[in-house]
Amino acid sequence: MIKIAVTGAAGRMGGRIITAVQEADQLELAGAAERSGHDMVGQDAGLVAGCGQLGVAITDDLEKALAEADVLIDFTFPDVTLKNLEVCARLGKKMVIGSTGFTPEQRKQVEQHAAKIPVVLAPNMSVGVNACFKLLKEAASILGDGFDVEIVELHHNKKKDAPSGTAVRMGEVVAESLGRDYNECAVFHREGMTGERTHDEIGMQTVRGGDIVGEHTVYFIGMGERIEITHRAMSRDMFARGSARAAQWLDDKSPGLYDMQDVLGLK
Ligand SMILES: NC(=O)C1=CN([C@@H]2O[C@H](COP(=O)(O)OP(=O)(O)OC[C@H]3O[C@@H](n4cnc5c(N)ncnc54)[C@H](O)[C@@H]3O)[C@@H](O)[C@H]2O)C=CC1
Ligand SMILES: O=C(O)C1=N[C@H](C(=O)O)C[C@H](O)C1
Repeated sequence: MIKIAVTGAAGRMGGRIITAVQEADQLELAGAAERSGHDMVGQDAGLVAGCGQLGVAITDDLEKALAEADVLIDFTFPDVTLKNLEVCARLGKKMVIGSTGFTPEQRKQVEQHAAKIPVVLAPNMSVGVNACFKLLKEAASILGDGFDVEIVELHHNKKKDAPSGTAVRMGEVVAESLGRDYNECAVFHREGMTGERTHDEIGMQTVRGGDIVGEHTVYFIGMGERIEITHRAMSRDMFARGSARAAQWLDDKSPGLYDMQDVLGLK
C-alpha cells in the first residue's frame, strides 16, 4: 500500500481527495493536516470528508501528518504549498501539488525542490482537461495565425486566483503552438478606447459566481467561422481521482518535476 497524507484536509478539494484515496485499492490515508486554528483540527479526517471514520485525526502539525506517509497531496495555496514542499524535500517525501496561482518566482522554487524529490505539479488533474491541452495544441497548429484566440474561464465565488491555473496553461499551450510567448501576448483587461484587437494577443477573461466548479472555453475566431473547445467540470471528484492516480504513479519515480501529461502518458 502507498501511504498518503493530505494538506488542506477540510477544504473543498481536501475532502474529495480523502474520499478518492479511501476508494483507491493501492492507497491508504496515513495523515491529514489543516492550518493551525481550523475548527476541524482534532476531528477524524474521514468523518470530515463524509466517507466514514478512518482513524486519522486532522492535525496542524505537518511533520506529524507526514510521519507514516510516502506521498503528500497538497491542494492549498502557493505560499502554503511552498512551505510544505520544503518540509517534504527535507524528509524525502514525494508530493502531488494541485494548488494554482504560482508566480514565476514561486514556480522556480518548486523546480528547485523537485531536484530532491519526485513532484507532480498540475493546474488541473482531470483527464478531460489534459485531453483538451492536446486538442488545443493541435487546433492551434492547424488554424495558425488566421484565427483570433480568446479564453474564458468561469469558477465559484470562493476562488482566490485569476485567471485559473488551467486557463493560463491553455493560453501557454496555444501560444507555444503558434510560436508566441504567452507572457507577452496575454491580455487580461480591456476597457475604454483600447484600439483594434492586435493580431497576436490572446484574451484571458474571468467570470466568478455561485458554485460553478470550473468551466474553460478557448475560442478560435476566424472570418465567417468559429471553433470553441470547452471543458465543463460537473464535480470535484475527477480532480481528486486524478491526484490519487498521480500519487500512485509517483511511487517508482526519480526526483524531478512532472505533470499530468506525464502521469497520463500524453507526452
Ligand atoms: N489541480 C487541480 O486539478 C485543482 C486545483 N485546485 C486548486 O486547489 C487549491 C485549493 O482549492 P480549494 O480546495 O477549492 O480551496 P479551499 O479554500 O476550500 O481549501 C484550502 C484548504 O487549505 C487549508 N490550509 C490553509 N493553510 C494551510 C496550512 N498551512 N496547512 C494545511 N492546510 C492549510 C485551508 O484551511 C483550506 O481548508 C486552489 O489553489 C485551487 O485553485 C482546485 C481544484 C482542482
Ligand atoms: O479553484 C478551483 O476550484 C479550481 N482551480 C483549478 C484552476 O485554477 O485551474 C482547476 C479547476 O478549474 C478548479
